Amino acid sequence: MGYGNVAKVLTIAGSDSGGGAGIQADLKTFQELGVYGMSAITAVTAQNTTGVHGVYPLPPEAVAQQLRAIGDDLEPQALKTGMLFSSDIIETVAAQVRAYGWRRLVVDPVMIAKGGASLLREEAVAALCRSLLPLAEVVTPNLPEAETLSGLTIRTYADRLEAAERILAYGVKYVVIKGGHGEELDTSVDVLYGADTVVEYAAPRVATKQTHGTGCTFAAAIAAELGKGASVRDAVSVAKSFVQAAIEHPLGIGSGHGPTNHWAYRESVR
Ligand SMILES: Nc1ncnc2c1ncn2[C@@H]1O[C@H](COP(=O)(O)OP(=O)(O)O)[C@@H](O)[C@H]1O
Ligand SMILES: Cc1ncc(COP(=O)(O)OP(=O)(O)O)c(N)n1
Repeated sequence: MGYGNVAKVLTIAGSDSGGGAGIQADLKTFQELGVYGMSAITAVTAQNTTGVHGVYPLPPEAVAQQLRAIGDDLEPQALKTGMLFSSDIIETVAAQVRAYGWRRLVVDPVMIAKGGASLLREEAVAALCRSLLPLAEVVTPNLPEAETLSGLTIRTYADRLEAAERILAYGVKYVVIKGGHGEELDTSVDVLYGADTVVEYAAPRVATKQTHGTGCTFAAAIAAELGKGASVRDAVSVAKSFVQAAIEHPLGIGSGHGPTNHWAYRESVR
């Protein structure tokens, strides 16, 4: 069997030396969901399950050159962004996405790692909203990120809807507000909003601290499914099942917030 028609999917994100989040989580997810993974690295982090110990952004030109190398030879059917760090890197990425006409972009608006380290400068939020969200098909904020993007405090379900409407106004087609941070609930509910769409994806909340990289994994799974031609609704459904399996069957490695298990979904659908 040949693989000439395999979907090619690109991640533009930071490197996590510990392997649980960032580029490493994205490429593992792509492989598990049967797409060919490519990467453009925006920053190198020295990171493990105990936290982020160093952040080294790449020069914007290094990001641009990686994207041109991919764009000139390996057209992606879908792509996702993760840690982008600065407005310069965001503007560089947006310019290349426009230049190559890349569609099916998932923006994971990564801001702060679970341990509290900043992965996006405050000055970069405006560039994210102004330059990248209008190019995106889906944006996947967690609750604090949705608050930052919308300028609202989110307490109720109605607040989530209002925040989603404000985020959609930047020009993105769909927003998924993830519920992982709603720790008082016994389900973790992610809600997909579009112009005429509200869809809830609920799963039992797992009592674990091994959730490092859940957001990256979720967004990467959406991008993989979009790359194969899925609708946004179906892509989010697969991503929810993928991340749930990954959280329910942790690897048990590291002494802090351990990584999820990227093999678990494939093993569960066998
Ligand atoms: N303890 C948990 N149990 C079940 N699902 C979870 C848990 N924590 C996060 N998730 C899911 O993982 C994905 C990422 O969520 P979230 O933690 O909100 O994002 P981030 O990692 O960007 O902070 C979402 O699908 C969310 O519902
Ligand atoms: C390099 C890098 N990128 C993104 C993140 C954040 O990942 P996320 O999936 O939101 O997981 P936590 O950091 O919340 O565990 C990261 N840590 N590193």
